[in-house]
Amino acid sequence: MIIASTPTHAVTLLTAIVLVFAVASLFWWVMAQGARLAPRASMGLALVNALLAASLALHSLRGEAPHWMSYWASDVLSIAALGVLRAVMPTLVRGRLAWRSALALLLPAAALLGALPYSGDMRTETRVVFASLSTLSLMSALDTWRALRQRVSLAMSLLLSGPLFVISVLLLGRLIESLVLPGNNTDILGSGDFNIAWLWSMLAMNLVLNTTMAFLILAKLIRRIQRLTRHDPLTDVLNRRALSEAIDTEHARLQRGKPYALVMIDMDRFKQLNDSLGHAAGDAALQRLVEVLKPCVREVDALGRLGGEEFCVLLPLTDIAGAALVAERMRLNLEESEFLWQGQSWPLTASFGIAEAEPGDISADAVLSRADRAMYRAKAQGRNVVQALDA
Ligand SMILES: Nc1nc2c(ncn2[C@@H]2O[C@H](COP(=O)(O)OP(=O)(O)OP(=O)(O)O)[C@@H](O)[C@H]2O)c(=O)[nH]1
Repeated sequence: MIIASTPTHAVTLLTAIVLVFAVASLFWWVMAQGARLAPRASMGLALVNALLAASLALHSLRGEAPHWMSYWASDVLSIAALGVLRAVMPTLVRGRLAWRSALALLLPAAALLGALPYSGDMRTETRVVFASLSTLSLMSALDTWRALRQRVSLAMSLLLSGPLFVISVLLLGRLIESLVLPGNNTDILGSGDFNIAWLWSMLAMNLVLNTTMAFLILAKLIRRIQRLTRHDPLTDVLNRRALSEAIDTEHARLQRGKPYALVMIDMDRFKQLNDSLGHAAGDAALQRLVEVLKPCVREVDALGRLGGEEFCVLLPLTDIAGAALVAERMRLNLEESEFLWQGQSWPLTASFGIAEAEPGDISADAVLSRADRAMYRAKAQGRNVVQALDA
C-alpha cells in the first residue's frame, strides 16, 4: 500500500501521536499516584508525555489558534518535555534529579525563540528547536548509558540506553534536514515523504521511549528489592543471610589457598544503654557504631549485622595478624568516638573476637564459632579488648 503524502495524513498521524502521548501520560500518572511505583520518576514521565501531547496539539492548531500559542508555546513545551526527561532519567538509575542542565538549555532556547519573528522563513526557529531537542535527548542517553554501565553488563546498558540514542539521532536528522535541504518544508505538518516518515518514527519513538522507561523503573525496583533482602534496615550493613553467603563463598576459596579471617564484634553493656536512654538511643548507638567501624575496613571486606548488637567483619586474604590490626583499629576508633543522645554523652565500646580460617575447618561455621568464643573471652576479660583463641 502506498501512503499518499498529503497534509491530511500528517494531521491524522499527528492526532494519533497526541492521543498516544496523552494515554501514556495518564498511565504514568496512575503509576505514580495509585500504584506508588517509583513515584518521582513516574510523575516526571507523566509530565514528559503530557507536555509533548500539549506541544503537538498546539502545533496542529497552527493557522487557527493564536500565533504565540501554536508557535512559540508549542516549541517551548516540546523542549520543556525533553528537559523534564533529561532531569528525571538519572533518577531511574542513580536517584539524583539533573534539572540544572535541563534548565540551562531550556531557558536560553525559550528566550531565543521568543526573540525570533516566527513568520516567513522559519528555518531558524526549526533549527533552534531541533538542536535543543537532540541535545537534551543525547544528554539523557549518555547519562543513562554511563550510569547503567557501572551496574549492568555492556550489552544490557546498550539495550536500555539504545532507544534514547535512536531518538537523539532521529531528532538530529530533523536538524540536519533543515541545514542540508533548506528548500524543504521542514514543518511537521508538511506534506513531504521525509516528514510523513518522520511522523511515523515519532509514533514508534513514543512507544519505544515509554517501554524503555517502564523497563528502567522495573529494573530499579528489582535492584531495590534485592538490596532490601540483603541489608539490615537499621544500619544498612549486610544482614545475617547476606554475610553468611559472603563467608561461605570465601570459605570455598580457602581450598584454593586463599586465607580469610573473621572479626566478631559485640557492643559492651548495650542493655544498660537501652535501659538508661531508651530503645531509640540504642538504635542510634548501633548506627553510630557502624559509622565508626565502616571506615576501618577495605572495599573488599564485608561488614554485617548478625543480630541485636552483634556484628561481624569478613576479611578476605587476611591472616590472624592482619585481623588483629583491623580489630584493634576498630576498638580504638570506637573508644575515642563520641555518642551524644539528647545532649547526654555515652561511652561506646565493644568486645572483639578474631579467628583465621584454617585448612582443617570443614565449614565456615567452625571459623565463626572460634571468633564467637574469642569474643566471649574478650567479654570475660573485662570488655573493650581484642581476643583470639589460643592455637
Ligand atoms: N535498641 C536496640 N536494642 C536491641 C536491638 N537488638 C537487641 N537489642 C537489645 O540489646 C540488648 C543486649 O543485651 P545483652 O545481650 O545483655 O548484652 P549487653 O548488655 O551488651 O552486655 P554485654 O554484651 O555482656 O556487654 C538487649 O537488651 C536487647 O533487647 C536493636 O535493634 N535495637
